[in-house]
Amino acid sequence: MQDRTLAGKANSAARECDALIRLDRISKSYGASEILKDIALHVGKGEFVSILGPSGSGKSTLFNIISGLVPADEGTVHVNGQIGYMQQKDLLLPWKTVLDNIVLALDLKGQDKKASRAKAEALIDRIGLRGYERKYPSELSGGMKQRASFLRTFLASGEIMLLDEPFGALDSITKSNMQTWLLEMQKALGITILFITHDIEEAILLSDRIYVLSSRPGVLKEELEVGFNRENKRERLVNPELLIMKEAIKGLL
Ligand SMILES: Nc1ncnc2c1ncn2[C@@H]1O[C@H](COP(=O)(O)OP(=O)(O)OP(=O)(O)O)[C@@H](O)[C@H]1O
Repeated sequence: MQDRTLAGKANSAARECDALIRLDRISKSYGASEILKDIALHVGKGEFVSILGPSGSGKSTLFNIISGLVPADEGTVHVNGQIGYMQQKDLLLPWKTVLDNIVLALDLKGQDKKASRAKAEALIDRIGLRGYERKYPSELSGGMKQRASFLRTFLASGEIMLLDEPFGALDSITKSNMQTWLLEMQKALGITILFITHDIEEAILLSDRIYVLSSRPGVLKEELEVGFNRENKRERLVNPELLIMKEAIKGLL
């Protein structure tokens, strides 16, 4: 565990040079409550990086800081590219069709409506929503809503996606299918993902690297390089070294 962590740090330091997101010494308090303290992290182009921490450890606050919604009290945020932020709730408007929801951000930016719809249509098959374009969010399953929300975020942003517990509300079978789907999407669309979860197994299954955040205040306790075949979830699930990593992370939280 220790060896892999150190090796991981060496590799990740090499990648830090071409990071798309880099945070340095970020701290944030709300009143007397210290929420985040001295957070430093980076995400390289094409990486899948997870922030794993218990409820209330400041994960969403960190995303709000990265996306510029909330200012940090101290520290610096460097983002090299366009960020899309998909929050925990799907935030689809119930009175708009799936397609209109997907292109909403582009419409709000004043982009050509026909071109925006053509862009969305071109990716509808890939996200598995063909046949549902004219339906309303209430007619979709939880997983479908998340896929529509994902495409909306992707079209509005492009290369860097912040995903805040996107599968937290899904049942375990749908969640597992969505995890496989997300890895396929990342590969197909060539995106960089920073992902929030409090599910240790999910972080191990999906990530190239994991930052473990403790609470009160949120400080980074460990950076772990997962370093196993990420394409093969089944292999990851039974890999004894990953089971050891899972236990070690439990000890950190
Ligand atoms: N605008 C705010 N004003 C005051 N306190 C806030 C504000 N936003 C967040 N907090 C507090 O900061 C702490 C961290 O919240 P945050 O939502 O970032 O945690 P989290 O790790 O994402 O939690 P969860 O996993 O439950 O979503 C919580 O105690 C929360 O009450």
